[in-house]
Amino acid sequence: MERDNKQDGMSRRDFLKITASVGVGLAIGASGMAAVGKALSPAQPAAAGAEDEKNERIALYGEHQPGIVTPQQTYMYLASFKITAADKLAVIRLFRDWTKFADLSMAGGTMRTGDNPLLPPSDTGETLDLPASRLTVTFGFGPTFFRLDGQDRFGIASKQPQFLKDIPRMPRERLDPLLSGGDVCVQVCAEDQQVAFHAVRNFIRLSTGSATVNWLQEGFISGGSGGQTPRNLFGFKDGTANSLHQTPDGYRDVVWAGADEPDWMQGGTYMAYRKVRMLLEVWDRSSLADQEDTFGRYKESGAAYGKKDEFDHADPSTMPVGAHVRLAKESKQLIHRRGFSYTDGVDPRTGNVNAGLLFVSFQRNPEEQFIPMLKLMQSKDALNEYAMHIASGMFACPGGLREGQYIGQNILES
Ligand SMILES: C=CC1=C(C)c2cc3[nH]c(cc4nc(cc5[nH]c(cc1n2)c(C)c5CCC(=O)O)C(CCC(=O)O)=C4C)c(C)c3C=C
Ligand SMILES: [Fe+2]
Repeated sequence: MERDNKQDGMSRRDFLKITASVGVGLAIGASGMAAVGKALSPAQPAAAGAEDEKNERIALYGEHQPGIVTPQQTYMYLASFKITAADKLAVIRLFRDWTKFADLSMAGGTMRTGDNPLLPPSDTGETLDLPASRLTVTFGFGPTFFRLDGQDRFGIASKQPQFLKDIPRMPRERLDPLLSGGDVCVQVCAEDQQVAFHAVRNFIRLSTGSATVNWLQEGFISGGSGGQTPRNLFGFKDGTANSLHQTPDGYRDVVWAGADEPDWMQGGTYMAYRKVRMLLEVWDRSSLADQEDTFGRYKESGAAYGKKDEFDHADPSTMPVGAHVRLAKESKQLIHRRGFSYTDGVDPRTGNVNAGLLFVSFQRNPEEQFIPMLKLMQSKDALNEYAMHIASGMFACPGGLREGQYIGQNILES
C-alpha cells in the first residue's frame, strides 16, 4: 500500500528549510522546459507552527501512484489532455516536465518566480506561502493514447493493456463527447483548492505546444480527511463500502492490475470516470422513505437497512428491489470508489442547479468489475430517477515511479 509519509514526510515548510540551508533549489535535470529545471523555494517561508495533517507531503515515488488508495483529500481536479505533438520525443519531453513538476509541487516546492524581469515568471506564484497540502498527482492513459483512428501514433499500440477500452454505450446515458475520454488524464487532489489548482494550471502551461486540454472538472468532498465517510449532494454517506477491501490483500484483489498485464501496469490500475448529474430539485421533493429506499441505507447513520451502524454488514435481501446498494451487491463485484461532488452554477433554461458526482473508481479489471455493475445499475437502479450520466472515460494508470523515472517511460521507451 502506498505510504502517506506521515513519519518521514516533509512539509512545504520543511522543504523550504532544507532548500534554504543548502542554498540551492531542487536539483532537477535539464529539460526542454527551463521553468521546471529551476526549482526554488519561496521567498517568503510559511510561518512556523504546529504541523497539521492537512499540510503533509505525500510522496510521488513508490510501488503505486499516489491518489488511488490515498485517503481522499478535500479538493480534486480532473484534467483530460489531447496529445498534439506528432513526435514521440516531444511527448517524452512533456512527460518528463510533468513528472518533475509533480514531484516538486507534491514536495511543497515551486518553480522560480522572478529570475528575469523581462520574461514571465516560471511559476504562477499562487502557492508561494502554502504548504504541500497533501497534494497528489495521478496520471492515466486513455485508449487513444495508444491508437488513434486505427493508427499506432507513437509505436506503442502493442503496449495497450487488455482492458483499456472506452466504456460501452449505456441505455440511459446522455454523454457529451466534449467532456469525455482523452489521451491522458491527470487527477490532482489536495486539501487546499489553490494548491490543487496551481498544479493543474501549471500542467496545462507545461503542455503548451505538445498537448491541449479537452476538459477540466473540479470536485470537492467534506469530512473525508477527518476519517469520516463524506456525504454526497443527496446527503448520504458515500464511500462506506470501500471499507470492505481497504487492506493490502483487498487492494491486491480489487485495485492493482494482475501479473498478466504489461510490465508498466504492474502496481497500476484502471480508472473509470463518469460525470453524473444529480437532479437535486427532484430529489429534494422526494420523501425520506423514498430517498432511503433508493440506496437501501438510512440517511442519517449510513447504516444498511435492518442495521444500526454505518459499517454493519449489509444484507441486500432487506433492501427494495432496485436499491442502489442491493444492485451493487448483486453484481458480486467490488470496486474502489473515490468520487467527488461538483457544482456548476444554474441551468439558464430551467433554473435548475447543475450539480452532481464526479464518479471515479479504480479496479484491476473493469470488464469484470465496473462494466457489469454499471450495466446492471443503468437498467434497474432506483437512482436513475434522480441522476443522469453525462460524461465518461476509462484510463490505465501505470504503476508507481522510481526516482529518476518519468511517467509513461516504460511505455514510450522499452
Ligand atoms: C457503476 C458504479 C457506480 C456508479 C456509477 C455509482 C453512482 C452513484 N452512487 C451514489 C451514491 C452511493 N453509492 C453507494 C454505494 C455504492 N455505489 C457503487 C457503485 C456505483 N455508484 C458501489 C459498488 C457501492 C457499494 C455497494 C456495497 O457494496 O455496499 C452508496 C452507499 C454507501 C457506500 O457504500 O458508499 C451511496 C450513497 C451516487 C449519488 C451516484 C451517482 C450520482
Ligand atoms: Fe454508488
